[in-house]
Amino acid sequence: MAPELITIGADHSILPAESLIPVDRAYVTFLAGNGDYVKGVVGLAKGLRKVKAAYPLVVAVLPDVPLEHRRLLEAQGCIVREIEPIYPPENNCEFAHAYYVINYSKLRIWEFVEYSKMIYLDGDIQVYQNIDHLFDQPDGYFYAVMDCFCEPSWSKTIQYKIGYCQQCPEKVAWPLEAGPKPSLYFNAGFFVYEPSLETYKDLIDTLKVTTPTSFAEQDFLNMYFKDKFKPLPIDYNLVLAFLWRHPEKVDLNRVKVVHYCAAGSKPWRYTGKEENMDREDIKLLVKKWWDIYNDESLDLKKPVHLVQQPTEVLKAALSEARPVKYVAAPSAA
Ligand SMILES: O=c1ccn([C@@H]2O[C@H](COP(=O)(O)OP(=O)(O)O[C@H]3O[C@H](CO)[C@H](O)[C@H](O)[C@H]3O)[C@@H](O)[C@H]2O)c(=O)[nH]1
Ligand SMILES: O[C@H]1[C@H](O)[C@@H](O)[C@H](O)[C@@H](O)[C@H]1O
Repeated sequence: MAPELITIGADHSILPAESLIPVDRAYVTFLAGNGDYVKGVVGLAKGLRKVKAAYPLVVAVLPDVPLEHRRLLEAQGCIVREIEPIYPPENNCEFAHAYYVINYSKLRIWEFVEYSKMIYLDGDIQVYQNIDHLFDQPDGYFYAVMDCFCEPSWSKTIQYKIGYCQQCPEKVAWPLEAGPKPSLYFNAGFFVYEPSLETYKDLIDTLKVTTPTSFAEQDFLNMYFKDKFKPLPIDYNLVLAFLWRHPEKVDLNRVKVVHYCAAGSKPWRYTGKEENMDREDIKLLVKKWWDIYNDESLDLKKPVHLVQQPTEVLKAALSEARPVKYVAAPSAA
């Protein structure tokens, strides 16, 4: 039998017992095209490393992601997995942004069944505090953060037109004449889920008979998981519009995950000229993102792999470790 590969730290020390981590958990993001979103994913990989995330970052890439971008991500420790695109049924839907159509391909991540639980993050997200504990939430639910309907990207919805937002339902009550109050709605840039081929198949079967709507797979996932959705606090996916739409809800010191999704807020494209972008809090968050992206000490340092039998000391340490599905591994990404 081939000897086990034992991973030790870059400084040649054996990793402590608590670094024995489940191999069936991972973070996952999505990358399409040959544009600059790859910077977002590199930043995310480094951010996860900075907060000492225990699990790797898988990047689900569409076939149009160039080889050099894939190499760049692998050099940062990402696990690059090519996926085939998924398209919604033909129809004339006007998406909030035309490119949202590619986001249906995200559904492929339910096929990653070598993992029992994953945390999905958009490439324009940064993680500022460790969130590994979310993997320990009870199974069987879909964890995400409630969205806000106050931005112009929602302008075609009844919510926006009447000024109703689920983040402040006390301001404008849902009008009885508008029918039943809509279910809670999450932003699909961040969620905790369990890959499953059965769920994947059902998602695809359901997609085939579902008319696309303006927020593409986000609307679809909201419909599909409405009964399993468990809202997380906004600190786990600070959609930037919260800063000016619901400032009373934001405490930047507590925020663990920032989602640079507002128009003009992507750090690698930031000019400060777009609406709501010339704010001190946004500038600070953009700077925080760049500080991580530019920090060379966060680049992956390759761990050394020993191809030999474990020493007696190591055997003793391993025998105390949790037995199944656990291996020593470097930290995130
Ligand atoms: O050219 C692109 C465009 C998008 N993406 C990936 O797709 C994600 C979503 O795109 P945006 O970040 O531009 O979109 P928003 O944040 O405005 O999108 C929100 O609405 C979308 C509706 O499709 C998705 O649900 C998305 O997860 C949710 O945060 C990106 O983060 C990135 O991971 C790419 O890789 N390349
Ligand atoms: O601009 C963003 C984006 O369009 C997201 O898809 C939406 O969920 C957010 O609410 C919005 O602020």
